[in-house]
Amino acid sequence: MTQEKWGQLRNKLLKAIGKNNYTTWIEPLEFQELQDGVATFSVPTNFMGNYVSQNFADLILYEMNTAGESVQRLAFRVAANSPVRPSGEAEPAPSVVQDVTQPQSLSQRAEPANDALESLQAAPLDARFTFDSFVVGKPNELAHAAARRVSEGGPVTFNPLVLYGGVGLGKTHLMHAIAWELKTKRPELNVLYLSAEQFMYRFVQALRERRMMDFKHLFRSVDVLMVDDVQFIAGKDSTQEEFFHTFNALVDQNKQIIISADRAPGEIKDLEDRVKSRLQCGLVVDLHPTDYELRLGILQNKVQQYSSTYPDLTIADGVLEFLAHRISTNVRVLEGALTRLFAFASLVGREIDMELTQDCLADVLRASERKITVEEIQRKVSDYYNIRLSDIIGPKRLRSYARPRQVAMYLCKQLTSRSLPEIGRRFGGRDHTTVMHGVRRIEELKVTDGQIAEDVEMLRRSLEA
Ligand SMILES: Nc1ncnc2c1ncn2[C@@H]1O[C@H](COP(=O)(O)OP(=O)(O)OP(=O)(O)O)[C@@H](O)[C@H]1O
Repeated sequence: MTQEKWGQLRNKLLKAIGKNNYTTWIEPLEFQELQDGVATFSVPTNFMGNYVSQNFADLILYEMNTAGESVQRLAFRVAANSPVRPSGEAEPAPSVVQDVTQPQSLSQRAEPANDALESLQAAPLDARFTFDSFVVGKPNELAHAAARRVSEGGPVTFNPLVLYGGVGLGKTHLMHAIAWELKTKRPELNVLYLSAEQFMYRFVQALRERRMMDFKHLFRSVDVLMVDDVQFIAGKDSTQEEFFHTFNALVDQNKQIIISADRAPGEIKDLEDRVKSRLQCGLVVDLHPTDYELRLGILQNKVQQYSSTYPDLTIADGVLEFLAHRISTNVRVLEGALTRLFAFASLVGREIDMELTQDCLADVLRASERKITVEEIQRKVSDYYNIRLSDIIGPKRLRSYARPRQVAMYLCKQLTSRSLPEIGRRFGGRDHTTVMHGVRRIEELKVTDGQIAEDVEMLRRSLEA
């Protein structure tokens, strides 16, 4: 990175954090070098390095990476070259806490409070997880609206905000988005984002190093505390207890708390009742599983982001719809599939069409095949034709039952891996030849009878949705 580029970045930082903060904290930084993903700055004092590291590192990293520089972390050196622990690096594995690049001798250590402050540096925020890149749809609109509200940093109206939902539905994304927004709009607030696992790890570390006072003081001095994946502390008694006290202390001070979990607080096994009830005191919103429209929106959004990296690649009509239809597990899998498609297509220099998609994603598509059951088909078909389930399975030969029964048999053959005898058994113990006859009849009718073709298609779609 050149000095000139740093100059441009500084202007962006000025806009983001306001003149006062800028003059006090950013202007005195002198950019020295960018090497192996570490951007080094010289700072007048240790304290200043610590402060910038604690409060602005994420923003600086974000701006640098957005400007095309590949920077993983920042390092600050005072003029005499005594290092300050850099920040922004990926959270170390639970067994490692010290900065791995700049070990400090005892004599170089900052005074205890500052030292503890550094070790409280939370996980870096993911620059991609902003509100701009979050696609809103029916399943997540409430969670999104609540997150937006909290991100304004106004008076605390619901405390805590609990976001819960299954794997890969955007909880972490929304939490980071809140943190980014707060950092930009309310840079004076001390926002701390960390996973429940990190909370536990820091707690254990404080116990080990006999620095519980520091720990308590620091956790109680944040303005906004965000704890991701809180279910992790279930069953860990002393961590839960400390979490409970931290929680109470912050709520008493009217400080905002934001929590995520993989299920509703009341359903987290081995989470103490008093913690559960605290979590339930605020606003609890869930992220529902994605629907087709949301998945398609997310894919379209991603394609747009990719278009600058892969300007020559094109996607044939229907591919995104196909993916949104077929990969309904979670957004992470959906994104991974698209990333793989783009990488593969750019390697072979071809358009992303259906054939390439099927080839490249055969395993993902197989794995995400939803298992449709015979019972489900029977239920859907009886609802569709407005007859009773027992009429589909039972012995009556009336045409008004026999035709839906054949449709159901046909769908069972198409959409499940059941054999003809197995299907027959589930249709009131019928013979496999009866099933075969039914399947063939519907195959013929699909060609000659538009109504039947439409019925089958509608049913297939609703079963696969
Ligand atoms: N509505 C959305 N718009 C755009 N991207 C999304 C959306 N929902 C999820 N994603 C993306 O899906 C991926 C997984 O999301 P995230 O990590 O937030 O999930 P999570 O709910 O925290 O899951 P986990 O329980 O596994 O931690 C991320 O890359 C995220 O950006």
